[in-house]
Formats: sequence, C-alpha cells, structure tokens
Amino acid sequence: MTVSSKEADATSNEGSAPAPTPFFVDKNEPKNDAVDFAAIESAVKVILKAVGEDPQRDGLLETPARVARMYAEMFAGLKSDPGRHLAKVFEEDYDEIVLVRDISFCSMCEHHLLPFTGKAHIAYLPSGKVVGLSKLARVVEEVARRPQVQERLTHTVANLIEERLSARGVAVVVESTHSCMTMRGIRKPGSLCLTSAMRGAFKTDPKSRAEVLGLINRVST
Ligand SMILES: Nc1nc2c(ncn2[C@@H]2O[C@H](COP(=O)(O)OP(=O)(O)OP(=O)(O)O)[C@@H](O)[C@H]2O)c(=O)[nH]1
Ligand SMILES: [Zn+2]
Repeated sequence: MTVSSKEADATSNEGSAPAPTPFFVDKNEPKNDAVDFAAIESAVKVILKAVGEDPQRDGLLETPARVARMYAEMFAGLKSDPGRHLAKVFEEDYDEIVLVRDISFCSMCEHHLLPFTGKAHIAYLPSGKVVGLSKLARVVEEVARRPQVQERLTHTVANLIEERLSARGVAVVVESTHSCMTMRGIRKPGSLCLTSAMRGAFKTDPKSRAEVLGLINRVST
C-alpha cells in the first residue's frame, strides 16, 4: 500500500507527545475570570477620545486591548484566595523567627489607579508548622494584584499568615513608592511610605518586636 506524503505527515504525528507547556506558565498564578475585556476596551477608547486623542490612529489601534490585558494581569488577585498558598505546611520543631525580607511587589492605588511599588518583609513565629518560604512571597504577590491602599495590603497579608499558620506572632513591614505622589499631584519623587502590621507576640512583647524589627532593618553584609 502506498501512502501519500499528506497521509505520511498525518501518521507521523500520531502518538507524538503533546506540545510542551511554555516554561513561564506558573500553575500557581492567580486568574480573575470575571474580567470583562470588551468593557475595558470600550472604556479605554472613551478615555482616549475624552483626552483629545484619536483611538483609530495607527499607534493606538491595539492600545485598548493591551490595557485590558494589563488590567487583567494587575487585578488577577481580586477574586482569588491568596491564603491557598499557605495550605501546605511542614511539621517542624522550630519556634524562632522566620523572616523573608525584600519581597518586591507592584500593586495599584485604588484612588488613582496608579502603581505603588516596593518591598514587603514578612516574619512569623511558627507553632509547630512552617510553610515553604516562596509561599510567603506568593501571598504578597497575589494580595498586591488588587486595587487598594498600602495599609490594607499590609494587614491583609498579616491576617492571612496569622490565621492560616496559627502563628504565635506575625510582623509585616511594607515600604513603597506611590506613583500618585511622585509623578502627579504633589510630585515628590523619592518619598517613601512605610506601614507595619504586628500580631501576637510581636504586638504584645516589646523584646520580640525589637528583635524582629532589628532583623528587618539589619544591613546585609
Ligand atoms: N492612606 C493612603 N493613602 C493613599 C494611598 N495611595 C494613595 N493615597 C492617597 O489618597 C489620597 C486621595 O486624596 P484625594 O484628595 O481624594 O485625591 P487627590 O485630589 O487626587 O489628592 P492629591 O494626591 O493630594 O492630589 C491622596 O492623598 C493619596 O496620596 C495609600 O496606599 N494609603
Ligand atoms: Zn493614588
């Protein structure tokens, strides 16, 4: 029996492995299925017209769709439960401070829809169980992907860690630069906003609080 080259092509694919998953896909990434891309695109066109632009000019043709994708990404944490990253814990006989410092994040100020970017430092006192270190950064990353104020970001992260890990103490310190204060309005580049949320021993025991703040502020050698 002869096989045409077209059939040969078809049969050569039979049983072949499925296309590899792109390496950058992260199964833990939050997804916000509620995002209405078409509505965002229409709104962006309205804004462009309102500021005196022509949404039909070449350079702007794809802008509404790009902005819709950008918002879907920036607000991907709106409908998810960031606490899910704290579900897998390890029994560990360790009851001293665990601190992950300098967790970078980018969130969105809910007043101007401009980014505020910076670093979060998270410490907790375990009570018989510890969590994977990356999970603390995942919580920050996911809570950050919402329109909000820095105070809410700070205490949301602290509450999640306190509740889900039954931690004896939690300290969250966030430092960030708000674009709405640097690029518009009062225009103060270099201004920094610091917030903290202390729970458990870090709130009630001055020595524990001083110890954790010392570690957070320690200059790396
Ligand atoms: N507390 C807090 N305020 C924030 C945060 N992000 C932005 N803001 C402030 O939200 C305020 C909104 O103030 P409004 O007077 O309603 O708005 P505005 O006229 O644009 O204010 P200006 O920024 O002073 O021009 C501003 O003072 C911002 O600096 C945040 O994370 N926390
Ligand atoms: Zn703002």
